[in-house]
Amino acid sequence: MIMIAPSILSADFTNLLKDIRDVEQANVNMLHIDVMDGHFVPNISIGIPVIKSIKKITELPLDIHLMIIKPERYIEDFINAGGNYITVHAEACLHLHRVVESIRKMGGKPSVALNPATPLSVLDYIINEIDMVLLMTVNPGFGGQSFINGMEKKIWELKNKIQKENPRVRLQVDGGINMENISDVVKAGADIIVAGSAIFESRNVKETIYKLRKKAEGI
Ligand SMILES: O=C(CO)[C@H](O)[C@H](O)COP(=O)(O)O
Ligand SMILES: [Fe+2]
Repeated sequence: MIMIAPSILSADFTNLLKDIRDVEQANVNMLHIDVMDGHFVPNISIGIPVIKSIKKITELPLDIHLMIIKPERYIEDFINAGGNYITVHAEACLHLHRVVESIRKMGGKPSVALNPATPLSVLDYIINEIDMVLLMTVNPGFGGQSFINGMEKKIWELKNKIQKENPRVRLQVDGGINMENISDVVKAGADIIVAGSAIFESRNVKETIYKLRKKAEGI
């Protein structure tokens, strides 16, 4: 089954409750929350207080994408705030294995993100310890960017690696996914689709999610 994870980065922050109710009614599988520190990426987004508030109003699993340097400083806080999947960037961790281990110990589902130019080999000695890989298909930092050409090949290569080395790992893709390319990324092997602008900037959020799911499932 293909999972859909709306990225609230493109939601209306003055009307977040409404946007969350809309995506819940469209049966999405998790909420993707982008945390940016202005150092790892050239943008600042939202943090722990907002996640705590979201946790109080939804049962959806919270998928926390940490685009922050040295995420080990805040793992406990993000788990206590209600994070379920905790994704750290391989490029942002000096001791990736230790960070993943601490996410697991604290009760989170550890996940590792890779920037578009980062080779899949960084996963070689960590793939057995994680629940998900987040493959960036844009350079992280902003919503609404275009999917980078050639990333389908990387998705396909990652899918093969996962099947060989740890088939329990989920493959999440994030960045520039829309109605036009969702079936290609699913064909290449993606299991979890993050979409921000394609969902929240559309005229009808619920209808867009239904259509994305139909395309993803080839119906
Ligand atoms: O991590 C991200 C940006 O760094 C976002 O999750 C991603 O860009 C989603 O937005 P869109 O679907 O509009 O590209
Ligand atoms: Fe993200």
